[in-house]
Amino acid sequence: MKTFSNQEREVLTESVNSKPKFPKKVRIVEVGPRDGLQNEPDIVPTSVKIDFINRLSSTGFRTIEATSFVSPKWVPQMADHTEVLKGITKFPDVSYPVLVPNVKGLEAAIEAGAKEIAVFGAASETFSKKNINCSMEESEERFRRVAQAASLHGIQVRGYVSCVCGCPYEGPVNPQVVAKTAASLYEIGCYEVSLGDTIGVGTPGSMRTMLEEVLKYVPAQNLAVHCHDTYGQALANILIALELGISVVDSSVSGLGGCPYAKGASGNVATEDLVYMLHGMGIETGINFDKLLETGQFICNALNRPSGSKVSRAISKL
Ligand SMILES: CC(C)(COP(=O)([O-])OP(=O)([O-])OC[C@H]1O[C@@H](n2cnc3c(N)ncnc32)[C@H](O)[C@@H]1OP(=O)([O-])[O-])[C@@H](O)C(=O)NCCC(=O)NCCSC(=O)C[C@@](C)(O)CC(=O)[O-]
Repeated sequence: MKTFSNQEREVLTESVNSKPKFPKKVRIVEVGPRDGLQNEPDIVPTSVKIDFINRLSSTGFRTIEATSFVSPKWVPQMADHTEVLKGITKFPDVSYPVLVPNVKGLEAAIEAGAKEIAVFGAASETFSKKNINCSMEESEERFRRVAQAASLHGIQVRGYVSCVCGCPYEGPVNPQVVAKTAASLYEIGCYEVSLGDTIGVGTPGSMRTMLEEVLKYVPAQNLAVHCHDTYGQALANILIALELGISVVDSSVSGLGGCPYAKGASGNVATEDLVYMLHGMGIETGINFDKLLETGQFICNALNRPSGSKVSRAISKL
């Protein structure tokens, strides 16, 4: 197979960089240990999760979503949250946010040493009910209480909006509802709101329309995108977000994952594919690409499955 020489790559990079629309740096939020593993049918040993996160920490990520403090009855795979968070080696320049659905989850996360949490709402009533067993309005109130309590402990709060391009139960989602949900999370104190295309149905067209609506209420520097790649649109949609000034992107090593309450949703965009695209465009990520590939291989071996990253598969055949 033909690979590009450095000189050829530079030519490609130059032509892309001549358009000044893209950010020079992107921060990648690695969600593999949480979003990637939460849907695994067999319980992944805690020691594997810890090893996975430690390897990710040494690849250059600044944010690694480590686990969820949710009900073990709802998501058994995350039941070892405390052991995972206490067991990992905390790199001083890396943040390890954990998902928290309510004050009970917050208390357990604080007890386990969390310094950053993420609350997670949705732009769809049915999804909200199925995922966190409350209405969108109730979740707003719940998250406000969580954010207030978190700030008293000096804990940073990130927010998610699910179903920003479509809902597995309700179909198309109104961008104004997405904007209102994102604005509410921003207003209660989320320093960053991650917009989740939970079932990966968005296209560059619907992504742009939705983002332009959200940007009326939340500044680009406080937004992230979280694109599942179910329909193969994730990288194209991410490019739209970058063009609109968003410079934080969630992804999952080897494209692991899915949401237990979004049947058929495949994993997030593979981090390897995202980094390949960004580096190819001359955009800095701080990620060591070789270590990233090794870490992807490590977790795929542990789960006994092929990588969901096209880039990783292509390189392994060279
Ligand atoms: C929110 C709840 C807990 C409500 O669940 P509930 O049943 O309504 O909760 P409850 O308050 O009525 O309590 C029921 C039981 O759960 C316990 N409980 C209550 N809270 C907790 C907690 N924090 N941790 C541990 N246990 C908890 C509580 O103590 C009680 O225990 P019991 O008395 O029966 O023994 C439940 O619905 C839940 O855990 N949901 C989580 C679902 C989840 O994790 N989904 C996947 C993540 S979201 C996602 O993947 C999307 C995202 C973020 O990636 C973005 C995207 O792609 O769109």
